[in-house]
Amino acid sequence: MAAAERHAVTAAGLTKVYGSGGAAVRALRDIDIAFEVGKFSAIMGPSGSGKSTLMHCLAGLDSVTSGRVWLGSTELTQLGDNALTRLRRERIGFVFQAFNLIPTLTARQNIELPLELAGRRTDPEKFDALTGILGIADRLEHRPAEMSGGQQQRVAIARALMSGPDVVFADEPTGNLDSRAGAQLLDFLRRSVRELGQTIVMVTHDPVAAAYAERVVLLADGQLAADIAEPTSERIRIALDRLWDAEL
Ligand SMILES: Nc1ncnc2c1ncn2[C@@H]1O[C@H](COP(=O)(O)OP(=O)(O)OP(=O)(O)O)[C@@H](O)[C@H]1O
Repeated sequence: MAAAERHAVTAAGLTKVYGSGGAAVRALRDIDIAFEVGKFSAIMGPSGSGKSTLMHCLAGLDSVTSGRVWLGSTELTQLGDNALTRLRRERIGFVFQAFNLIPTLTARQNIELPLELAGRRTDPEKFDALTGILGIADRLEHRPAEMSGGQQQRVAIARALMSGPDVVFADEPTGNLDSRAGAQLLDFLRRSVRELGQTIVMVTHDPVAAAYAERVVLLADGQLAADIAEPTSERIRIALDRLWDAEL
């Protein structure tokens, strides 16, 4: 499979095996998948189906056992450690369940850190627009401990989006939030796709969260089990139920 530019992330024959011999776990089995530019996609599946492993392999955070992964037209699986670190820093944004903010830095400093590490300057207009949309403009001089969980997560999102990465990978981004803060955050992710053309790939357990995406892929036992266009929480629940029935 050739990596087309309209795809932000592409994997071909992606296989990941942890351990060896009798203890080997095949976490991903020969996965072919591509995520389109400017689209909000979600990855779902039962616990242990390989969601996090897939995200980590696509983001160059984990090595693959076999197969190939591209970010745009750059093949990740060909890169050495230093080039991979640089690519992650410059072209990928991350939002994790644990917000991973640096406690000694203010919100502003946390948001600016990735750009600073990449030797780039912050675009003040973009900074103001992002922090305004996210409702954290009046929290910028606070440290993480002085903010609510929802505010910390919005700082983490601003940090991930500030550099205009080719793709944002979000792993259970609403996992630590109440339903109202979670809904606000998902709404913002959706707006950043529609209004800024951001590409987002999100791992989630929650059908309601996944329904904010424009596409949901389901994993089961390390393989693609379903691909849902225009997902609703109802459609996702039905597909998940089918998966459970097939596994029983
Ligand atoms: N570092 C590791 N060493 C050995 N096995 C691992 C490792 N990481 C994951 N696995 C195994 O690989 C499989 C897929 O795990 P993964 O964490 O990707 O699933 P998941 O769908 O994200 O699960 P969850 O929803 O519970 O987070 C599981 O069987 C898991 O036990």
